[in-house]
Amino acid sequence: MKVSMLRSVQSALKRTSSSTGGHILRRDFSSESGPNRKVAVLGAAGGIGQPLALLMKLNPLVSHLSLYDIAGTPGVAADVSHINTRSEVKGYAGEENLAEALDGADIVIIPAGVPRKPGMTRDDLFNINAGIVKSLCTAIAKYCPHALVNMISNPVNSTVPIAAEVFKKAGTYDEKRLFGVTTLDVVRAKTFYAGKAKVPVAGVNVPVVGGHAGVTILPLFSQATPKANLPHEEIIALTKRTQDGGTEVVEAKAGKGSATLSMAYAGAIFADACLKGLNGVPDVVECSYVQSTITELPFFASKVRLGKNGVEEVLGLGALSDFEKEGLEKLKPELQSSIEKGIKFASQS
Ligand SMILES: NC(=O)c1ccc[n+]([C@@H]2O[C@H](COP(=O)([O-])OP(=O)(O)OC[C@H]3O[C@@H](n4cnc5c(N)ncnc54)[C@H](O)[C@@H]3O)[C@@H](O)[C@H]2O)c1
Ligand SMILES: O=C(O)C[C@H](O)C(=O)O
Repeated sequence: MKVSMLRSVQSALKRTSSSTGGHILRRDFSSESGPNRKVAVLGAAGGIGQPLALLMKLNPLVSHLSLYDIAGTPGVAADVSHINTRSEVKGYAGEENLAEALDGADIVIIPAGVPRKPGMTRDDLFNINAGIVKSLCTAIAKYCPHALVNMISNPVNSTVPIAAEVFKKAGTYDEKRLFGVTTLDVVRAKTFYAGKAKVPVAGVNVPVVGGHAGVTILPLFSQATPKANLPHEEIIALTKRTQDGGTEVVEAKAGKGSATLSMAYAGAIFADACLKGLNGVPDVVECSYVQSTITELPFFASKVRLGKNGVEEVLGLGALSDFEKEGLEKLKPELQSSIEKGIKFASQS
């Protein structure tokens, strides 16, 4: 990629603010300051993994980029390693190389596993992905127990509780270091809201809470900024579109997988926020599915303040509209049962 092209990607990314108003990749691509940070991507040869590897290679906060998959990673690593940015890239293929891939990682991003086809729910992926996540988390507990884990593999509502149980069994669990990546829901809510409200998307913020599947995805448009006073029917439609955003992509791809490019973008935003938190940047806030006490559910997505040890503070829900209060009560049984399913799987297998 030419420098001029890199600069135009950079300025496009600069225009997109996170919920904190910070910017992904807002630094100069050639900047090499900051502490060494190793980021490992597990599932790096996949539909999400490849563009995510590219975006992490563009992030100057990363000094070492470790790309792991069961196959195909040497090619992906050779490809992105030619990009003239800070990080040194290594590709690892096959389980025998997983230890080295993880060794010393500060952040492990997991998009490993199968995606949906039309007609499937995320929970239909459980049987395959639960085992993949369990074995990868067993290795994380062994080789980089202090890493921040960014879980992308679906069903996130269950894979995060699985990871927690694996880490508990290994004696390495730290609830501050485990995150379900729900950033794509926020990215979608911002995009859809900006379209309806007819405001520039770069200045939009919308918290999304709950979980990451269907009705468990609860965008809080009553807290969206800038305020737009949209009619209630439009809020209902926006909520439904955000909840069905993944399905919209699955259907459009017609059997060729689910969201990959927008997910890579969302994953890169969330990893960037984690890196900034680790590096001591103040007031970094993103929504994420984490261990939580803000409702009666043990895991819940809400705004989270990130810091040097991962989660610094799980922020409350704030004032909800009656429609959102109703949505919150509706999502609880499904989210509770997905959490229990994950815990049961991890404790029995
Ligand atoms: N959290 C979210 O918002 C979100 C968004 C989109 C997709 N997803 C999920 O992300 C996952 C990946 O989606 P994708 O489109 O990239 O799928 P994909 O099939 O294109 O890629 C998955 C990759 O995982 C690899 N893999 C499988 N088992 C592995 C293992 N044991 N160790 C390492 N790598 C392994 C595969 O070889 C493949 O390269 C799916 O479960 C999907 O549902 C989540
Ligand atoms: O919908 C899916 O299966 C993938 C992902 O969870 C998404 O929200 O796009």
